[in-house]
Amino acid sequence: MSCWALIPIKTLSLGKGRLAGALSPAERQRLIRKMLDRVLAALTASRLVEGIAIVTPECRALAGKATLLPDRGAGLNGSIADAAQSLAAFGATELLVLHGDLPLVNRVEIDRIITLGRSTGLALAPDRRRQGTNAIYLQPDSGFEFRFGTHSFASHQAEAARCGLRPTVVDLPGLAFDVDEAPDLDLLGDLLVDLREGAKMSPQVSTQMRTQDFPINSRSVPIWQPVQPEYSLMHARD
Ligand SMILES: Nc1nc2c(ncn2[C@@H]2O[C@H](COP(=O)(O)OP(=O)(O)OP(=O)(O)O)[C@@H](O)[C@H]2O)c(=O)[nH]1
Ligand SMILES: O=C(O)[C@H](O)COP(=O)(O)O
Repeated sequence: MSCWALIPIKTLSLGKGRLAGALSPAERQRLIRKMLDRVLAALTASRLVEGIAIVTPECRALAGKATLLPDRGAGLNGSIADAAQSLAAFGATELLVLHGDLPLVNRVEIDRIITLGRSTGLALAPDRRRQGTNAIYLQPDSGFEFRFGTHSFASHQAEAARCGLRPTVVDLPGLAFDVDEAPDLDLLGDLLVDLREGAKMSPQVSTQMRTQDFPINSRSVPIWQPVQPEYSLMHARD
């Protein structure tokens, strides 16, 4: 078994456009980089991830962060599919495709989705509204095609059925918490202080982040309801 993680990142200046009303262009780019660094740290700490790749048109700006695969302009799904093919040719027998905007994800969750994915051949981690898909574990020879975009969680479930796969649905707080819109920033609480330019994290948050091991016991994590408006950082740390 050789599991590679794959993260798609689009042109940085175009990223997080939905946050344009809340953050300046410089803040948005800093946010993207900071969140990506957190995802990379979790993947690096994983015991099951063998390699980490980023498919992106920003090979120069992201140099040194991971194995960089050039985005040839095929769009989100096309770029991921191209990169998945390259990684399979390179020897990857398993892939964990995940987004770079999951600032609370940690090693325990990464290892958990891989382990669960291995049991059925496919695992889907929806966002906390169960509309989008934040991470997919798959085996590249399964024929599964990526359907990221609007309501992709439903689309990926349909795609799984087409391939004769019964996916494990993984509801874990860090995997479910992506940052797309201004209210998501409010939920970041103290962490946002670090993500915004020129500020420091509070020592409490900083310590927790450094450990990369939030006290989340995968056996006791809550099974989330379709919508969790009361979601909070504190909830994620329970
Ligand atoms: N390599 C690559 N990554 C992409 C592409 N489109 C989107 N992404 C990445 O996929 C993830 C989800 O994409 P989006 O929701 O379109 O972008 P976003 O930056 O998260 O947010 P918005 O700009 O507000 O839509 C982000 O991490 C993007 O950087 C693409 O064409 N190529
Ligand atoms: O399929 C999805 O969930 C989206 O393409 C992911 O992007 P978003 O969570 O940044 O909207």
